[in-house]
This record gives sequence, C-alpha cells and structure tokens, in this order.
Amino acid sequence: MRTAYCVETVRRAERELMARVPEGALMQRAAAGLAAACADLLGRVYGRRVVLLVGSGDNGGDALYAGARLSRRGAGVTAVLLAPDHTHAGGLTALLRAGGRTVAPAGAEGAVRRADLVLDGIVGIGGRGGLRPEAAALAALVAEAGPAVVAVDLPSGVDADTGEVHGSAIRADLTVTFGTHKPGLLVDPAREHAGSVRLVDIGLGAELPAEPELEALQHADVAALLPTPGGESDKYRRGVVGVAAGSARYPGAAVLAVAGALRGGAGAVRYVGPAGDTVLARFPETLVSDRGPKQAGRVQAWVVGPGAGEDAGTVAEVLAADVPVLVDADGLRLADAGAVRGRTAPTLMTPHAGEAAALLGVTREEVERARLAAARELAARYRATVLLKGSTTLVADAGGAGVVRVNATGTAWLATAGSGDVLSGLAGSLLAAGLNALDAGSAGAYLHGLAGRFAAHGAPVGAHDVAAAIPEAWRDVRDRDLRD
Ligand SMILES: NC(=O)C1=CN([C@@H]2O[C@H](COP(=O)(O)OP(=O)(O)OC[C@H]3O[C@@H](n4cnc5c(N)ncnc54)[C@H](OP(=O)(O)O)[C@@H]3O)[C@@H](O)[C@H]2O)[C@@H](O)CC1
Ligand SMILES: Nc1ncnc2c1ncn2[C@@H]1O[C@H](COP(=O)(O)OP(=O)(O)O)[C@@H](O)[C@H]1O
Ligand SMILES: [K+]
Repeated sequence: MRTAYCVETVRRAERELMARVPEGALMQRAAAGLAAACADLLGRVYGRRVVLLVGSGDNGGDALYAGARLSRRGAGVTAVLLAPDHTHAGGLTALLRAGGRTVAPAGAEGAVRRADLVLDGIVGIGGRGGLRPEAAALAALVAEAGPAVVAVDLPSGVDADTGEVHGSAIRADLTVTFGTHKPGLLVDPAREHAGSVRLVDIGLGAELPAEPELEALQHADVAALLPTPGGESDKYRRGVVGVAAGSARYPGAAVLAVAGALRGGAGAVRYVGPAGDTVLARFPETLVSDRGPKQAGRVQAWVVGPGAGEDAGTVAEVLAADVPVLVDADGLRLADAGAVRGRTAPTLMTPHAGEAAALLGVTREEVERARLAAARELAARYRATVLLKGSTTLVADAGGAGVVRVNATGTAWLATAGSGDVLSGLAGSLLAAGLNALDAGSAGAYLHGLAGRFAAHGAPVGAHDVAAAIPEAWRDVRDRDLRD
C-alpha cells in the first residue's frame, strides 16, 4: 500500500523525530537521497551543469545541500537565490565550500539555458498558493529551456494537501519526496506536475499515524482482496450480480456493463432491462429476466444506471433493495438523494467529473480542480461510497471523512465511450462477491486501469477491448503477487 499524509501530520511527525535525532540529520538524509536521485537521472555527474532554484525555507536548504554533494562529484552547480536574505545558511555555506556559485534571479537566464538539470527548491510543504511572480518567471524560463527538472519534496506551486494548483507551478520530470508521499503527489492536477515520484526514507515512518489521508492499492493489496472460488463454491455462493442497465436508445451500455460484470468474480450475472436480446446475443451465459428488479430473482448486489435513459422507476426499485447497489451514469441523475441516504445496505456511486458537478451544483472545472474535496463532499452528502472517475480515480468511503483511496493504474486511453460502463459492471460484480464498497470500488478501478493499459498498449481501444483484458489484469495481479 502506498500512503500519503497531509502537511499537518508530516509536521507533527517531523517534530517528534527531530527530538530524537541530532540537529540537521533529517535534512542530511533528505539531501543525500535527493543527490542520489539526481545522479541516477544524470547518469554521469562529473562535468554536468546543475542549477538550483532556492527559496527562503528548508526546501531550499535541501536543494543547497544536494547541490553541494553534486558539486563535490564534479558537477558545475549554480544556485539562483530567490530570497537572498533568507537563504538556508548552512546549505549555502556547504554549497560555496564545495565550489558552487550563486546568482540573482535577474542574472540566471544563461545558467538555466545551459543547464542539464534544474532542482526546484523554491518551496515545499511550507508553500501557500501558486508561485509568486519572480518564481513564476523562472519556472516559465525553465519550461522553455527544457532541461530535466527534479522537484524537491513537491513541485513548487502545487497544494500538498489537496492536489490543487492555484496559479503557476513547476513541472518536474521527477519529484523526490521525503518521509512520506503527500496527497498532492497522487491527485491531479498536481500529480501531473510531479512527474515520476521517488520516496526517500528519512525515518519518519514510525512517527506517522496508522490512518493516512490517502492510500493507493498496489498489486499485493488487490490480490488479497480478489475473490477466488474454492472447493465449496458454486455459482450462487460466489455471488450473483444484477445489472439493470441499457435502454432502447442505449442497448450497448447494458452489453458493456454485463461484459465487466462477467469478469468481476461473481458466479452469475442477472440482467434486467429492455436490452435482453442484445445482451444474450453477445453473452449467452447471462441470466436474462424480462421482469423488473424486484421480481428478477435474488442477487447479492445491483448495478443500476448505465444507459438507463429516463427509467427512474427501475432506479428507485433497485435502491429499495436491501443489498449493495452501485449507481452509475443516468442512475446518478435519476436517483432520489433521500432514498440513497436512507439505504441501510452499502451504496457505491461512480460519477465522472461532469456527473459529480451536476450532483454538487458546481461546474465540471470546479470538480476537476478540487477532486479530493468533491469526492469527500459527495460521500458526505449522500452517505454513500463515492468513486470519482477521471485521470486519477478517487474512492471516498461513505461519510467522506476517512481515508480516500486513489487509483494509479489508469491510462488516458480509458477515456473512450463506454469504458465507465465496463467499470460499473466489474465493481458491481466485486460487490456481489462480498467485497465492501470501498474495496470493490478501488479494486475495480485498479483492475479496470490495468486492463486499459494491457488492451491499449499505447494505441486506441474500445470499451469492449478493456472488458476483454480484465482477465489478463486479474492474472497479472495474482501472479505478480505470487512471484514477489
Ligand atoms: N518534513 C520533514 O520531515 C522534512 C522537511 N524537509 C524539507 O523542508 C521543507 C519545508 O521547509 P519549510 O517549512 O522551511 O517551508 P518551505 O516549503 O521551504 O517554504 C518556506 C517559505 O517559502 C515561502 N513561500 C510560501 N509560499 C510560497 C510560494 N507560493 N512561492 C514562493 N515562496 C513561497 C514562505 O515564506 P515567506 O516568503 O512567506 O516568508 C514559506 O515560509 C520540506 O518541503 C522539505 O523539503 C527536509 O529538509 C527534511 C525533513
Ligand atoms: N485521462 C484519463 N486517464 C485515466 N483514466 C481516465 C481518463 N479519462 C477517463 N478515464 C477513465 O475512463 C473511464 C471513463 O468512464 P466514463 O467517463 O463513465 O465514460 P463512459 O460514460 O463513456 O462509460 C473511467 O474509468 C475513467 O476513470
Ligand atoms: K519544491
């Protein structure tokens, strides 16, 4: 499990650790890890030109100490001092002793244009808001000049706690972060600014609380969640998932949701709705009912909404069932908020940003700017688990106050019509197989993202290709876990 903690928690842990280790030790650990990551990126350090962007705090100090290490290994290191009167004194002395030099921002252009590598030590977890004008101008110059960029702890200008970006921010190829991930490194739009992320252990782990702000499942975590049939299993014991989806206008949504559901671990898929013939033609193993959800036979979970059009009656009927329900697409619009809040069995809502915006009464852009807040707010309002789809998929558990799961396996190739229907069937199937809503949503998103990668291999795919690749994703999760 990869975990992320917010700044307040990091600060508290840092204080406790600092009380037990010699002064300056944490910064030396951070700088050593940072310099090693830079050396790996450069391949060869000797003769390389490195520019440090140095702000007024310890983030700049980390950059200066790392710069000193690189300078001792033969790099030409130039520090651009954004706050010359408040530069980290120890770091600056170390850099100068190691042979580095300093310039003012106004005189930095030549050095930036010649640089092989720029270290962004403008601001870290002490940052507020986007970059200030002088730093923003430097960031623009770096972006134009195009050297490799390593962000120290965080790309300067992003919000560490929320992943929001207010104004301009550094874009890095690599972020070297200390002690723990911060939520902003895992949530878009900030995540996009971070590039790849390397975590340097500075000994903070033991001081961090058990419950993080965010967590990202990895193969082993998902493998432990996936249902596996045993000798006692039969199709009913494995769980039956009901899919109430599709309409005369959108029969394909029913097919795609069933395609996902058949690969999600339930023992049988029951379909209700007007697209039964189309579903059967594609998937003869589906149990098709021509009656409504109440009369369709027992299920252990329902999926309702993909391609549902205006069929509010079916949505209401499904919400009245005393089993876990996944509500997606049209179902989100048609569901009565009071009926969702009043349910006793778990509810998993799976909006994309546009659907979340409609439910919250804000714009799509507002949701995309503050994804974490939107997921938590919806989970609180509906007392439901909320899976917010998009470039980073977030799953907030009912109430919105607990740990939020973030999925890192997705690919932009998944942005194709109908791929959300596949996800709803897949996650609904996991619900029917007995996973709780948080696990079903996050394991479903994980497999779906991986299936998208395997199906795409860097080329366009249709949603049915994603569904067909779910078994490969499932095997990868299982087998890699066994190998590790
Ligand atoms: N946690 C740990 O265990 C360890 C942490 N370590 C390191 O310490 C870093 C935190 O250092 P920190 O506390 O000194 O704050 P930091 O981020 O350097 O900001 C300083 C000042 O910047 C300013 N400023 C604010 N916003 C701004 C903006 N948008 N644009 C421009 N400037 C802005 C503002 O000052 P102001 O100008 O407002 O007076 C603010 O006070 C952390 O990220 C990590 O790298 C490691 O060394 C090892 C262990
Ligand atoms: N840029 C992106 N990067 C990664 N995944 C994405 C991106 N855009 C969309 N997705 C994923 O693709 C799927 C699209 O679902 P959705 O928007 O409901 O599409 P549809 O309604 O056509 O089925 C979701 O799982 C979402 O997380
Ligand atoms: K930084």
